[in-house]
Amino acid sequence: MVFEKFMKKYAIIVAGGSGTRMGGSISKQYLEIGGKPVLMHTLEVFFNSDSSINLILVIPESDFELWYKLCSAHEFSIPHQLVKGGSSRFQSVKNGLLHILDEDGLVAIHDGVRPFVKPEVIHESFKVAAQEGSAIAVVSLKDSIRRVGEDSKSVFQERQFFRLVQTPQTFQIRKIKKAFKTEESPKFTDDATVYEHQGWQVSLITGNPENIKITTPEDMNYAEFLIGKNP
Ligand SMILES: Nc1ccn([C@@H]2O[C@H](COP(=O)(O)OP(=O)(O)OP(=O)(O)O)[C@@H](O)[C@H]2O)c(=O)n1
Ligand SMILES: C[C@](O)(CO)[C@H](O)COP(=O)(O)O
Repeated sequence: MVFEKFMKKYAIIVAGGSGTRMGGSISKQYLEIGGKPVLMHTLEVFFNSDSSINLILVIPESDFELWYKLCSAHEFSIPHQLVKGGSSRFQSVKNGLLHILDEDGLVAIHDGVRPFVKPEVIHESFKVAAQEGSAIAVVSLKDSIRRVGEDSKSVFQERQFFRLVQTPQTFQIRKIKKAFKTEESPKFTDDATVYEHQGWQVSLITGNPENIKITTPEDMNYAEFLIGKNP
Protein backbone atom coordinates (compact mmCIF):
# COMPACT_ATOMS: atom_id res chain seq x y z
CA MET A 1 0.00 0.00 0.00
CA VAL A 2 1.37 3.45 -0.95
CA PHE A 3 -0.08 6.46 0.87
CA GLU A 4 -0.14 9.55 -1.31
CA LYS A 5 -0.76 11.73 1.76
CA PHE A 6 2.90 11.39 2.74
CA MET A 7 4.34 11.86 -0.75
CA LYS A 8 5.67 15.09 -2.23
CA LYS A 9 3.12 16.49 -4.67
CA TYR A 10 3.38 18.88 -7.59
CA ALA A 11 0.96 20.25 -10.14
CA ILE A 12 2.19 21.56 -13.47
CA ILE A 13 -0.42 23.94 -14.83
CA VAL A 14 0.29 24.33 -18.54
CA ALA A 15 -0.77 27.62 -20.10
CA GLY A 16 1.92 28.21 -22.69
CA GLY A 17 -0.45 28.41 -25.67
CA SER A 18 -1.78 31.43 -27.51
CA GLY A 19 -5.42 30.38 -27.92
CA THR A 20 -5.73 30.61 -31.71
CA ARG A 21 -9.17 28.94 -31.71
CA MET A 22 -10.44 31.50 -29.19
CA GLY A 23 -9.07 34.44 -31.18
CA GLY A 24 -8.89 37.94 -29.69
CA SER A 25 -5.93 39.98 -28.56
CA ILE A 26 -5.58 38.47 -25.06
CA SER A 27 -4.77 34.75 -24.74
CA LYS A 28 -7.69 32.79 -23.29
CA GLN A 29 -5.86 31.82 -20.08
CA TYR A 30 -5.86 35.52 -19.01
CA LEU A 31 -9.50 36.27 -19.95
CA GLU A 32 -11.70 36.98 -16.96
CA ILE A 33 -14.54 34.78 -15.77
CA GLY A 34 -16.35 35.85 -12.61
CA GLY A 35 -14.08 38.93 -12.52
CA LYS A 36 -10.79 36.98 -12.42
CA PRO A 37 -8.43 35.48 -15.04
CA VAL A 38 -9.16 31.84 -15.91
CA LEU A 39 -5.68 30.80 -14.73
CA MET A 40 -6.23 32.17 -11.22
CA HIS A 41 -9.33 30.01 -10.84
CA THR A 42 -7.35 26.95 -11.93
CA LEU A 43 -4.50 27.61 -9.49
CA GLU A 44 -7.05 28.22 -6.71
CA VAL A 45 -8.79 24.87 -7.20
CA PHE A 46 -5.49 23.03 -6.77
CA PHE A 47 -4.38 25.15 -3.80
CA ASN A 48 -7.75 24.86 -2.07
CA SER A 49 -7.89 21.12 -2.68
CA ASP A 50 -4.51 20.61 -0.95
CA SER A 51 -2.23 23.51 -0.01
CA SER A 52 0.79 21.17 0.18
CA ILE A 53 0.79 20.75 -3.63
CA ASN A 54 3.75 22.64 -5.15
CA LEU A 55 2.31 24.64 -8.02
CA ILE A 56 4.31 25.18 -11.22
CA LEU A 57 2.73 27.54 -13.72
CA VAL A 58 3.97 27.36 -17.32
CA ILE A 59 3.27 30.41 -19.51
CA PRO A 60 5.07 32.00 -22.48
CA GLU A 61 8.11 33.95 -21.29
CA SER A 62 6.77 36.98 -23.16
CA ASP A 63 3.72 36.94 -20.82
CA PHE A 64 5.67 37.04 -17.53
CA GLU A 65 5.27 40.83 -17.17
CA LEU A 66 1.55 40.59 -17.93
CA TRP A 67 1.15 37.84 -15.33
CA TYR A 68 2.97 39.87 -12.62
CA LYS A 69 0.67 42.81 -13.36
CA LEU A 70 -2.45 40.62 -13.20
CA CYS A 71 -1.32 39.09 -9.89
CA SER A 72 -0.80 42.54 -8.45
CA ALA A 73 -4.12 43.89 -9.80
CA HIS A 74 -6.06 40.91 -8.41
CA GLU A 75 -3.99 40.67 -5.19
CA PHE A 76 -3.32 37.06 -6.13
CA SER A 77 -1.10 35.51 -3.48
CA ILE A 78 -1.23 31.74 -4.04
CA PRO A 79 2.42 30.59 -4.08
CA HIS A 80 3.60 29.22 -7.42
CA GLN A 81 6.75 28.90 -9.49
CA LEU A 82 6.70 30.50 -12.93
CA VAL A 83 8.30 28.53 -15.79
CA LYS A 84 8.60 29.49 -19.45
CA GLY A 85 6.48 27.63 -21.99
CA GLY A 86 7.63 25.80 -25.11
CA SER A 87 6.58 25.70 -28.74
CA SER A 88 3.98 22.95 -28.11
CA ARG A 89 2.07 21.56 -25.14
CA PHE A 90 4.59 18.67 -25.03
CA GLN A 91 7.49 21.16 -24.74
CA SER A 92 5.68 23.20 -22.10
CA VAL A 93 5.08 20.10 -19.97
CA LYS A 94 8.71 19.09 -20.49
CA ASN A 95 9.89 22.51 -19.26
CA GLY A 96 7.69 22.14 -16.18
CA LEU A 97 9.07 18.66 -15.46
CA LEU A 98 12.66 19.99 -15.66
CA HIS A 99 11.88 22.01 -12.51
CA ILE A 100 11.09 18.86 -10.53
CA LEU A 101 13.86 16.62 -9.19
CA ASP A 102 13.90 12.93 -10.11
CA GLU A 103 12.41 11.95 -6.76
CA ASP A 104 9.72 9.75 -5.24
CA GLY A 105 6.54 11.75 -5.53
CA LEU A 106 3.60 12.59 -7.72
CA VAL A 107 2.87 15.23 -10.33
CA ALA A 108 -0.50 16.25 -11.73
CA ILE A 109 -0.33 17.80 -15.19
CA HIS A 110 -3.31 20.04 -15.86
CA ASP A 111 -4.43 22.42 -18.60
CA GLY A 112 -4.54 25.98 -17.27
CA VAL A 113 -7.74 26.48 -19.24
CA ARG A 114 -9.66 23.82 -17.30
CA PRO A 115 -10.67 25.81 -14.21
CA PHE A 116 -13.70 23.64 -13.37
CA VAL A 117 -11.92 20.48 -12.25
CA LYS A 118 -13.40 19.23 -8.98
CA PRO A 119 -11.18 18.86 -5.88
CA GLU A 120 -12.46 15.26 -5.58
CA VAL A 121 -10.97 14.47 -9.01
CA ILE A 122 -7.62 16.00 -8.01
CA HIS A 123 -7.56 13.92 -4.79
CA GLU A 124 -8.51 10.74 -6.61
CA SER A 125 -5.86 11.35 -9.28
CA PHE A 126 -3.09 11.57 -6.67
CA LYS A 127 -4.42 8.52 -4.82
CA VAL A 128 -4.62 6.31 -7.91
CA ALA A 129 -1.30 7.52 -9.36
CA ALA A 130 0.44 6.67 -6.07
CA GLN A 131 -0.88 3.11 -6.31
CA GLU A 132 -0.72 2.48 -10.03
CA GLY A 133 1.76 4.91 -11.60
CA SER A 134 -0.76 7.06 -13.45
CA ALA A 135 -4.31 8.41 -13.24
CA ILE A 136 -6.01 9.95 -16.24
CA ALA A 137 -9.33 11.79 -15.81
CA VAL A 138 -11.91 10.74 -18.40
CA VAL A 139 -15.67 11.03 -18.90
CA SER A 140 -18.18 8.88 -20.74
CA LEU A 141 -19.92 10.09 -23.88
CA LYS A 142 -23.57 11.10 -23.81
CA ASP A 143 -24.18 11.43 -27.56
CA SER A 144 -24.06 8.78 -30.25
CA ILE A 145 -20.86 8.82 -32.27
CA ARG A 146 -19.83 8.04 -35.85
CA ARG A 147 -16.48 7.58 -37.53
CA VAL A 148 -16.23 9.63 -40.72
CA GLY A 149 -14.05 8.29 -43.53
CA GLU A 150 -12.17 10.27 -46.17
CA ASP A 151 -15.03 9.57 -48.59
CA SER A 152 -17.35 11.34 -46.07
CA LYS A 153 -19.22 8.08 -45.46
CA SER A 154 -19.87 7.51 -41.77
CA VAL A 155 -20.02 4.39 -39.63
CA PHE A 156 -21.79 3.94 -36.27
CA GLN A 157 -19.46 3.37 -33.32
CA GLU A 158 -20.32 1.78 -29.99
CA ARG A 159 -19.86 4.67 -27.59
CA GLN A 160 -19.44 2.46 -24.53
CA PHE A 161 -15.94 1.68 -25.79
CA PHE A 162 -14.89 5.35 -25.82
CA ARG A 163 -14.02 8.02 -23.24
CA LEU A 164 -13.34 11.74 -23.51
CA VAL A 165 -9.94 12.49 -22.03
CA GLN A 166 -9.44 15.44 -19.69
CA THR A 167 -6.79 16.60 -17.31
CA PRO A 168 -5.51 16.22 -14.60
CA GLN A 169 -3.25 13.46 -15.79
CA THR A 170 -1.27 12.48 -12.71
CA PHE A 171 1.86 10.35 -12.56
CA GLN A 172 4.67 9.07 -10.39
CA ILE A 173 7.42 11.61 -10.98
CA ARG A 174 10.20 9.17 -11.88
CA LYS A 175 8.07 7.50 -14.55
CA ILE A 176 6.74 10.61 -16.28
CA LYS A 177 10.15 12.31 -16.26
CA LYS A 178 11.59 9.22 -17.96
CA ALA A 179 8.73 9.14 -20.48
CA PHE A 180 9.23 12.80 -21.45
CA LYS A 181 12.88 12.13 -22.39
CA THR A 182 11.57 10.76 -25.69
CA GLU A 183 11.42 12.71 -28.98
CA GLU A 184 8.21 14.67 -29.49
CA SER A 185 5.72 12.97 -31.84
CA PRO A 186 2.42 14.16 -33.39
CA LYS A 187 0.83 11.14 -31.66
CA PHE A 188 1.39 12.83 -28.28
CA THR A 189 -1.90 14.67 -27.87
CA ASP A 190 -1.63 14.58 -24.09
CA ASP A 191 0.57 13.20 -21.30
CA ALA A 192 -1.08 9.77 -21.24
CA THR A 193 0.11 9.11 -24.79
CA VAL A 194 3.68 10.02 -23.81
CA TYR A 195 3.56 7.69 -20.79
CA GLU A 196 2.03 4.90 -22.84
CA HIS A 197 4.81 5.22 -25.44
CA GLN A 198 7.07 3.56 -22.84
CA GLY A 199 4.90 0.43 -23.04
CA TRP A 200 3.13 1.26 -19.76
CA GLN A 201 -0.65 0.99 -19.39
CA VAL A 202 -2.45 4.11 -18.09
CA SER A 203 -5.08 3.94 -15.35
CA LEU A 204 -8.32 5.86 -15.88
CA ILE A 205 -10.32 7.70 -13.23
CA THR A 206 -13.71 9.38 -13.53
CA GLY A 207 -13.47 13.09 -14.26
CA ASN A 208 -16.21 15.69 -13.86
CA PRO A 209 -18.20 16.63 -16.98
CA GLU A 210 -18.06 20.39 -16.39
CA ASN A 211 -14.25 20.27 -16.45
CA ILE A 212 -14.25 21.68 -19.98
CA LYS A 213 -11.17 22.89 -21.82
CA ILE A 214 -11.99 26.51 -22.61
CA THR A 215 -11.20 26.53 -26.32
CA THR A 216 -13.62 28.58 -28.44
CA PRO A 217 -15.65 31.78 -27.74
CA GLU A 218 -18.87 29.95 -26.85
CA ASP A 219 -16.99 28.15 -24.07
CA MET A 220 -16.59 31.53 -22.33
CA ASN A 221 -20.38 31.89 -22.03
CA TYR A 222 -20.64 28.43 -20.48
CA ALA A 223 -17.68 29.24 -18.20
CA GLU A 224 -19.42 32.41 -16.95
CA PHE A 225 -22.54 30.33 -16.30
CA LEU A 226 -20.55 27.73 -14.35
CA ILE A 227 -18.75 30.39 -12.30
CA GLY A 228 -22.15 31.84 -11.40
CA LYS A 229 -23.11 28.42 -10.03
CA ASN A 230 -19.79 27.93 -8.16
CA PRO A 231 -18.53 31.41 -7.26
N1 LIG B 1 2.86 25.65 -26.55
C1 LIG B 1 1.84 25.33 -25.75
C2 LIG B 1 0.55 25.06 -26.28
C3 LIG B 1 -0.49 24.77 -25.40
N2 LIG B 1 -0.26 24.78 -24.07
C4 LIG B 1 -1.37 24.62 -23.13
O1 LIG B 1 -2.01 23.38 -23.28
C5 LIG B 1 -3.37 23.51 -22.89
C6 LIG B 1 -4.30 22.88 -23.95
O2 LIG B 1 -4.02 23.49 -25.20
P1 LIG B 1 -5.06 24.29 -26.09
O3 LIG B 1 -6.40 24.30 -25.49
O4 LIG B 1 -4.89 23.79 -27.48
O5 LIG B 1 -4.51 25.79 -25.96
P2 LIG B 1 -3.90 26.72 -27.07
O6 LIG B 1 -2.73 26.05 -27.71
O7 LIG B 1 -3.63 28.00 -26.37
O8 LIG B 1 -5.13 26.90 -28.06
P3 LIG B 1 -5.18 26.76 -29.65
O9 LIG B 1 -4.85 25.32 -29.96
O10 LIG B 1 -6.58 27.15 -30.00
O11 LIG B 1 -4.16 27.72 -30.19
C7 LIG B 1 -3.66 25.02 -22.71
O12 LIG B 1 -3.77 25.30 -21.33
C8 LIG B 1 -2.48 25.65 -23.36
O13 LIG B 1 -2.12 26.92 -22.82
C9 LIG B 1 1.02 25.02 -23.57
O14 LIG B 1 1.21 24.99 -22.36
N3 LIG B 1 2.04 25.30 -24.44
C1 LIG C 1 -4.56 17.37 -22.95
C2 LIG C 1 -5.95 17.47 -23.49
O1 LIG C 1 -6.64 18.56 -22.88
C3 LIG C 1 -6.72 16.21 -23.13
O2 LIG C 1 -8.01 16.28 -23.64
C4 LIG C 1 -5.99 17.67 -24.99
O3 LIG C 1 -5.45 16.58 -25.64
C5 LIG C 1 -5.32 18.95 -25.43
O4 LIG C 1 -5.53 19.12 -26.81
P1 LIG C 1 -5.17 20.47 -27.56
O5 LIG C 1 -5.40 20.21 -29.01
O6 LIG C 1 -3.75 20.77 -27.20
O7 LIG C 1 -6.12 21.49 -27.01
